Order: sequence, then structure tokens, then C-alpha cells
Amino acid sequence: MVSTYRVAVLGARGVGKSAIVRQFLYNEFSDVCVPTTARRLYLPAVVMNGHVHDLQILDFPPISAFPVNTLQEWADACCRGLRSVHAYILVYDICCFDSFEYVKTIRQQILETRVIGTSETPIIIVGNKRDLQRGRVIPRWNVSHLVRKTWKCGYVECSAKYNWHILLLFSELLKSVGCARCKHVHAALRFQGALRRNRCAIM
Ligand SMILES: Nc1nc2c(ncn2[C@@H]2O[C@H](COP(=O)(O)OP(=O)(O)OP(=O)(O)O)[C@@H](O)[C@H]2O)c(=O)[nH]1
Repeated sequence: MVSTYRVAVLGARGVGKSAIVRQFLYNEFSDVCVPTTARRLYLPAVVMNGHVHDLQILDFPPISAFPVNTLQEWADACCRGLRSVHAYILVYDICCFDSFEYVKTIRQQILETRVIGTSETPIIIVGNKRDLQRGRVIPRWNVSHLVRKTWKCGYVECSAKYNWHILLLFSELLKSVGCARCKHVHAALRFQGALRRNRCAIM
């Protein structure tokens, strides 16, 4: 059985949202900064532990606020489909304090405005640009503790530039959106292995 998961990638300007998605899908990275101006939809199919999942990855430009209702969601082209996804990936740049504040605000707005009955929609917080670790502005432990213990969200640090923990991020994502078959402890490693041996198709 093929399951379809819709995922929104949100974050402040230039934190590496598109770079993460492109590294995951195409194994490519560019140092050139091309600002995202419109919502982009990617439709990969991934195989994890022998099961096919259709992903709909929505890469959003920075939004000023999470839409408070369906009317607002559909009135603003940039926000379309935002309230009905199965999971949120909120990205910040570990070297930019404001980008973490942005994630805080958006997470709060998601909680306050989300559709009734979707209270379990997982949120994964992602600290990108881990390769620039020396410029980190908030200690990793503080963020991780806040996110995991207080917010009860997943937390992954990655580097889109060096493809570090990108697979882990999407593996965590699939697990958190309820893929019961992917709950093995070493799911991330299996996923990576599947990719290496060309047993994972990304289209
Ligand atoms: N050093 C480093 N640079 C990165 C990393 N990820 C992205 N970048 C750079 O950060 C800049 C912005 O990356 P994008 O992927 O365009 O960021 P974005 O969040 O999609 O940007 P907008 O959609 O325009 O807000 C680019 O110059 C990337 O090369 C990373 O992991 N490490």
C-alpha cells in the first residue's frame, strides 16, 4: 500500500529550506542564493524499509504569519495548502538568532490556529548550516532541550551543504507521520543503506 504524506517546509529567509530539499532529492547544493518567491511543490516517491511513500514536499517562501483560517490560507497564493499538511519542517540557521525566533513564532501560530482534529500534526525543528558550527548563536543543548522536552517536537541538526543528516531528517519525518513499519531503531541507517544500494527510488 502506498501512503501519501504532505509536508510543508517553513523558515525565515535564507536558512536553507530549498537547499535541504534539493540535497535530499537531487544530491546537489549551490552556494548561490536564489530567493524563493513562490511556493514550490516536489513530488518524490521514496522507499523506506521496503515500503513506498509518496511525498508532497511544499517549499514555502518566508510567510509573514501562519494563516488563521481557510479563507486566509486560500486568499494568499503563498500559503495555499499550508493548514492541511501532515507534517511541518521548521528550519532555522544555527548562526542566526532571528531565524530561531521566526521558528518559535510560526510554531506558536500553528498551534493556535491549526484545524480542529489535527492536533497531532508533527512538527520537526531543523537547525541547518551545521558546518558553520563556530558561528552558532544558541547552545545546541538549550535548543534541543526546549524543542524536545518542552515543545515535544523532533529536533535535527543538519548541513544541506555537506549532506549531513539530511536523510536522517526525512527518515525522522516519515517515522513521525505515523509510518508504523518505519519504527525500527536503525531506520535512518536502513534508509541510507537502501539509497546506496539503489533500492530507494526518488522521483
Ligand atoms: N554553509 C552552508 N550554507 C548553506 C547551507 N544550506 C544553505 N546554505 C546557503 O544559504 C543560502 C540560502 O539557501 P536557500 O536554500 O536558498 O535558503 P531558503 O531558506 O530556501 O531561502 P528562501 O526560500 O529565499 O527564504 C544559499 O546561499 C545556500 O548556499 C548549509 O548547510 N551550509
